[in-house]
Amino acid sequence: MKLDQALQLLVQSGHKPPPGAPGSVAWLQGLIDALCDLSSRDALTGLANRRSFEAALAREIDRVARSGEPALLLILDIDHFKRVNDTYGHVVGDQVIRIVAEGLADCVRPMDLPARVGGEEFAVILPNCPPAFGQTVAERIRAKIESKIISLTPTQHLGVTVSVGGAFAPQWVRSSPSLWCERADLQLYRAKSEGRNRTCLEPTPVSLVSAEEKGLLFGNTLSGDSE
Ligand SMILES: Nc1nc2c(ncn2[C@@H]2O[C@H](COP(=O)(O)OP(=O)(O)OP(=O)(O)O)[C@@H](O)[C@H]2O)c(=O)[nH]1
Repeated sequence: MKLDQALQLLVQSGHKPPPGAPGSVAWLQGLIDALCDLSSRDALTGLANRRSFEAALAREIDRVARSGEPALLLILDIDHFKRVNDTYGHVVGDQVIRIVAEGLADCVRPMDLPARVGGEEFAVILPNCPPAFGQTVAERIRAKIESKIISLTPTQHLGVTVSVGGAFAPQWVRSSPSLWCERADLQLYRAKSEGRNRTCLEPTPVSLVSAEEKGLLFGNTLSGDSE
């Protein structure tokens, strides 16, 4: 990509041009930083996109395995979102996605990473989140989004809800991003099937270790282990 095209891309996406004289080291560094920021964010909501979420998830798993600190992954999905699109159209659907993203970002600490990971699906990585606090934070997010009123016209208002699933990373154990996501997804599925607009977290902070995680921890020697 040519420099002037990169600059145009930044300005079109709402970034300020880099500081310093065009072509200077400071200007080029500013351009690179801004392009990196752009490539890590979801264009509709400004949250982290799937790529940066996956990178952060892998880093967090390493950190938990080294430090033993608890970390929670929440996955959120807007309830009956297809109905919103079908009833009000995609422009309103996009507006709803943006409002849910704002609600989510408002509820988490600066160290947490909220991301848009799919069309109407979001995730949050919460490092150093004590198990006793998990349900509270998930419930706070759910209630915040439920409380939002989206004004379509001065007389027409819309509310949406989310279902939330959550799982803690297994402490002191090397897991994988996909296994962690699967656990949180399973809980999201439970929240949907139990009626939506609710939060379901794995009942205990995971001390159970799956066969696949044992493989990651001990290598292939235990892969045939039936324990
Ligand atoms: N407006 C808009 N719609 C999207 C976007 N991405 C995905 N969708 C729509 O999101 C809807 C998701 O619908 P489903 O997966 O059936 O789920 P749902 O209607 O939310 O139902 P439950 O999840 O079971 O509560 C589909 O209609 C997609 O077209 C987007 O970026 N913008």
